[in-house]
Amino acid sequence: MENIIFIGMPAVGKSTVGVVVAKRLGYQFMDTDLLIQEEEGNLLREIIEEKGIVGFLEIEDRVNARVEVHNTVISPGGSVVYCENAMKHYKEIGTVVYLMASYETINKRLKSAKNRGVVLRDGQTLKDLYDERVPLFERYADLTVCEDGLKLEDTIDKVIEALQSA
Ligand SMILES: Nc1ncnc2c1ncn2[C@@H]1O[C@H](COP(=O)(O)OP(=O)(O)OP(=O)(O)O)[C@@H](O)[C@H]1O
Ligand SMILES: O=C(O)C1=C[C@@H](O)[C@@H](O)[C@H](O)C1
Ligand SMILES: [Mg+2]
Repeated sequence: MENIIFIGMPAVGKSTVGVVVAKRLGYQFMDTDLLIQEEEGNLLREIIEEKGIVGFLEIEDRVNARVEVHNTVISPGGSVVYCENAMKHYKEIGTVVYLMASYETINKRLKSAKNRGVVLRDGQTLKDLYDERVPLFERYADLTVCEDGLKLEDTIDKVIEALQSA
């Protein structure tokens, strides 16, 4: 396995699960949200406030499409599936894992979507966002792991099993 790239809704656990999966496999870990913040010198929600959604997605696409790593678990932000160049690149450099959870699970976890810096257009509800993104996650996924009803540790085990039997 060259690299493992997690996609999925915000708060599904791409970063939390990703770092532990990396540790268990002896891989490096990269959270590209942190790369974006470092390059821009601002928090994600500040970038979205200042540059708007289109501006943020341009930055997200550029930063993710430039990632050159080996044996690394990569956890991008949930909105990376809107970034065509980035997703084309990720399909070339690794296995894309869709970490899936029901709308109800995501809704419970995302207490304040705006503070977290979610790419939510004016008037768009979290349910609208969920329904818009699911087909994109399904289009790009090499593997799908459903975490509904699982504890964090069980989700991590399930991801590793899915990767090993792929
Ligand atoms: N079964 C589970 N699997 C994954 N995360 C869980 C689970 N149960 C609870 N959590 C919690 O859900 C949160 C997931 O947040 P995390 O920042 O990892 O999401 P993310 O997918 O990286 O989001 P973003 O797209 O905003 O980067 C954490 O607080 C984690 O502890
Ligand atoms: O799912 C989203 O819309 C986002 C999630 C964050 O991780 C960031 O990537 C960004 O703030 C957008
Ligand atoms: Mg994350």
